[in-house]
Amino acid sequence: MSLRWQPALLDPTEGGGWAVVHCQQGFLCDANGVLFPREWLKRLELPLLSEQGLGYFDGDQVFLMELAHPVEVLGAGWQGLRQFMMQDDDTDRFRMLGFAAQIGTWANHHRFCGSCGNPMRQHATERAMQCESCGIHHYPRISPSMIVLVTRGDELLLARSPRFAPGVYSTLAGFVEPGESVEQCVRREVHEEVGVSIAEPKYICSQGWPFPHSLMLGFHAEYAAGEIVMQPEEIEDAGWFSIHDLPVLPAPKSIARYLIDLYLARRLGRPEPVLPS
Ligand SMILES: NC(=O)C1=CN([C@@H]2O[C@H](COP(=O)(O)OP(=O)(O)OC[C@H]3O[C@@H](n4cnc5c(N)ncnc54)[C@H](O)[C@@H]3O)[C@@H](O)[C@H]2O)C=CC1
Ligand SMILES: [Mg+2]
Ligand SMILES: [Zn+2]
Repeated sequence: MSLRWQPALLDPTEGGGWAVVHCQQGFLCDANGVLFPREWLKRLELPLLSEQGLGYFDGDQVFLMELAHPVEVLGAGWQGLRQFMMQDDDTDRFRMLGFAAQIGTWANHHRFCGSCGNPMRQHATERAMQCESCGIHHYPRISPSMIVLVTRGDELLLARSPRFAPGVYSTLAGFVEPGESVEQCVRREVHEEVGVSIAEPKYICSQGWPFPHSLMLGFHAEYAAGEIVMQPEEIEDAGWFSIHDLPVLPAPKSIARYLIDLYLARRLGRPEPVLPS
């Protein structure tokens, strides 16, 4: 595994280094990319909400400037995280930006204590926000989510959410609820979204997914019983697709696509794909 990007806790009160600039709309970028000299950025008087030390890219210190709203910077523009994922062959840069987006959103959402309402500040030795008054800690939010490919021999159960790009069908996904195991979540979500029951789900692998803060836990599961009944709102269309006649599939770097490609490879005796890390 490449080590170009290494997360680390850096002290944002120290000067120097590079910075990425993030707000809800994405990252600031120009012809040189997303890393800007930090001291130069400081002279722009940006609407700063939070400054965080992120880690090292190619051995250089990288900080994050989280802004309240996008601003115009001469020669630069704003680009969303998904676009970086689509266009980046540089997976290290995408990993850095995914991390930065999650830290920036978390820092933005934890400026004040949810318990007593007083300001929060960065903890000196941990990646945490701490309340100045009651001392409560908040760590970056990660939401465990399951994703599962349900199969029946040469058929795949794929579905469309109204949020998907036109024509795309994918595996089923959903957030783990408090108190349930991931396996229970797989059974519950499959039943809620398409109404079928499955045999014991088999864990395959995981993927950090910064849209907005999911940890995807990927499974394969064989169909057991039931007819497809779609969940209104969540599922726009669902069906069984032959492995020889598939619809438009999700983006190649997603675990959804990996779970499909892996099943096809095993079924058709082809070399197994590799999930980008
Ligand atoms: N990497 C990949 O290949 C894929 C990743 N995903 C991700 O999986 C996650 C879950 O998939 P969905 O089908 O959207 O989830 P879902 O089936 O649980 O339903 C989404 C709904 O859950 C609610 N929700 C939002 N955030 C939540 C949270 N943190 N905890 C509990 N409920 C929440 C909202 O009402 C939202 O509309 C999403 O983050 C999505 O981006 C989904 C498909 C492919
Ligand atoms: Mg879902
Ligand atoms: Zn407090």
